[in-house]
Amino acid sequence: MLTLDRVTSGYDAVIVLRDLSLSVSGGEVLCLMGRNGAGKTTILRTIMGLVRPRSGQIRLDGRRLDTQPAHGIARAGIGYVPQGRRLFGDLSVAQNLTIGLMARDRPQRTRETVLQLFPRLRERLNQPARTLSGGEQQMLAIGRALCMEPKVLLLDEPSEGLQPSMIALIRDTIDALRRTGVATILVEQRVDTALAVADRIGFVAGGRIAECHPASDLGPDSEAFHRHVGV
Ligand SMILES: Nc1ncnc2c1ncn2[C@@H]1O[C@H](COP(=O)(O)OP(=O)(O)OP(=O)(O)O)[C@@H](O)[C@H]1O
Repeated sequence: MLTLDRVTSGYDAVIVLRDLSLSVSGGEVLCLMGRNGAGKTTILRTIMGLVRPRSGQIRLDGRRLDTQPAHGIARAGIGYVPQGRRLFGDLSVAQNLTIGLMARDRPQRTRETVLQLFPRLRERLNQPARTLSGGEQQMLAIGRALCMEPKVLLLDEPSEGLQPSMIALIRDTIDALRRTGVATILVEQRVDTALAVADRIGFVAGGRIAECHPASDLGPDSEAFHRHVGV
C-alpha cells in the first residue's frame, strides 16, 4: 500500500499541496480529479521525488520513500507515466521496452508478461514508436513503465487527446492492470472514464483531497463533479 500522510509540497515560494493525505492498495485504481492547476500532477511528482515534500511522509508498504533519492523511489516500485508519454520516437517498440527492462533480473519473463497484457504491442515490435497511433503510444509508455515491475503505477492523463476507440483501449488497459495487482493512481479529466475505471475518485482542491468517494457511489450527475471539475 502507498500512503501519503499530511504531505506539504510545492515550487519555490508556492505551496501547492497542504497536509495532503491519501492511500492506494494493490489491485485498486484511485482516480484523481480536479480543476486545472489544482495540483494533481504535483501529487504524482511529489510521490516520485521530483518535487520534495516540505513536511509529511510518503510510505510504500511501510517503508519511507520521501527520504530516498528519485531513482531509489522508482527502484522501490513506483512507475510513472507522465503527461505526453516521452517515448523514444525513432526507436522501435521492442527497443523502447528494452530500455524499461535494463534493470530487471529476468528481462525475458518480464517482457513476456507485458506483451501478454498488450497483444497490440507484440504485433508491432519492430515499428518505430513515433508511427504508432496515440493510443498505442500510450500503451507502450505504460508497458515500458510496467517493465520495471512496479507495485504502484502513476498515470497522468493517459487518454488526453485520444479518439474514443483509443480511450476505450486505455480503459481496458487500466482494467488489465487492476487484475495484475498493481495499485494505480490515475489523473483523469473525463468523468465517464473516471466512473468506468476507478474504484475510488479523489477530488483535489485547496491543496488536499477535498472529498474521496467509491466510484460506485457516484454517477455522471453527482454534485462532486460539479463542485470540483466544473461539469
Ligand atoms: N515547475 C513549476 N514551478 C512553479 N509552479 C509550478 C510548477 N509546476 C506547476 N506549478 C504550479 O503548481 C500548481 C499546480 O500545478 P499542477 O500541474 O500540479 O496542477 P494540475 O492539477 O495537474 O493541473 P492540470 O489539470 O492543468 O494539468 C499550478 O498553480 C502550477 O502553476
